Amino acid sequence: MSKQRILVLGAGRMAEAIFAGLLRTQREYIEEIVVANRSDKSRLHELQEQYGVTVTTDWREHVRSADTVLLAMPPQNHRDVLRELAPHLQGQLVVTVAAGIGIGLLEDLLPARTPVAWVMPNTAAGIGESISLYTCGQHVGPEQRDVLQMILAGIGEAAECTEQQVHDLTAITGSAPAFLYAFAEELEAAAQSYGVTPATARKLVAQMIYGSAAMLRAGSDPAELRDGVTTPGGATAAGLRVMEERGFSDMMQDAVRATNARARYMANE
Ligand SMILES: NC(=O)C1=CN([C@@H]2O[C@H](COP(=O)(O)OP(=O)(O)OC[C@H]3O[C@@H](n4cnc5c(N)ncnc54)[C@H](OP(=O)(O)O)[C@@H]3O)[C@@H](O)[C@H]2O)C=CC1
Ligand SMILES: O=C(O)[C@@H]1CCC=N1
Repeated sequence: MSKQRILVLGAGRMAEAIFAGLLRTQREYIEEIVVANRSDKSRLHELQEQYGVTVTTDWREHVRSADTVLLAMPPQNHRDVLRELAPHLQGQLVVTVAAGIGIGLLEDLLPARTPVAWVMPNTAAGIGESISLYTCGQHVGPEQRDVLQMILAGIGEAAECTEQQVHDLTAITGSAPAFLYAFAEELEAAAQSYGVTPATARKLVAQMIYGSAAMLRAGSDPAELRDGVTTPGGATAAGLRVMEERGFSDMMQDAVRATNARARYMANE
């Protein structure tokens, strides 16, 4: 694969997580990363200083020299940007990470035969630990697949899905880190309420999650793992009972549905 010039449209949290991951693990495949936004020049300056990326508020002049264009900006802005991008493209791979967007919109608004892909990563991309869902358009050939695999491998693990699955699983892999962090915040608050310092509370909760995730990742079934913690007639059962009485299962399923519905809605705004 030739060294890649990647033009990133969007300079927010997800853009940074992705190019930080790439620069950490795939530098040998990267010729240049150009990062663009519309207005926040101090953010661009910060990114340039920290990562040595090229920055611009006028991305149009960088499209022709780019091999891949990565859209990491809000779904609501995609239609306008895709229309503006279209006349500048000459067969470059176009990838979006935006929630709710889908392959259809990319193929409809970009020139015929443009290779496109939709990736749903999460912020752990920045430390090479994302689980990214992805799906490819009909014109993605072996060369573009190699580039996509390089990008995906640079930010963690990946699973190829249908377009419908990326829509349905956005909540599970893209957004659920926020659900987990909300859970962590509550546990840290509880620990601190018993007089533990914030630093200790963080350490206790982070290691508990890390160890639990490691057991899950080793292939154990979550119901069995839960059972292993729940001594019959013991303490954990009392806590789980409160969670169920307060509707934990329904709440989680509703949160997933609301997330996916909002993603679809934003993409059509
Ligand atoms: N954060 C996450 O965990 C995840 C996010 N995503 C997706 O990533 C995308 C970005 O999310 P996130 O990083 O959180 O958002 P942020 O708000 O952090 O960043 C959005 C960025 O897009 C820029 N931007 C907006 N419009 C344009 C435009 N027309 N041209 C160029 N740049 C533009 C903004 O800068 P300015 O206003 O200066 O132009 C800003 O830098 C979204 O589509 C989201 O669905 C996907 C998976 C996970
Ligand atoms: O909150 C959002 O819209 C994005 C999509 C997935 C994670 N963050």
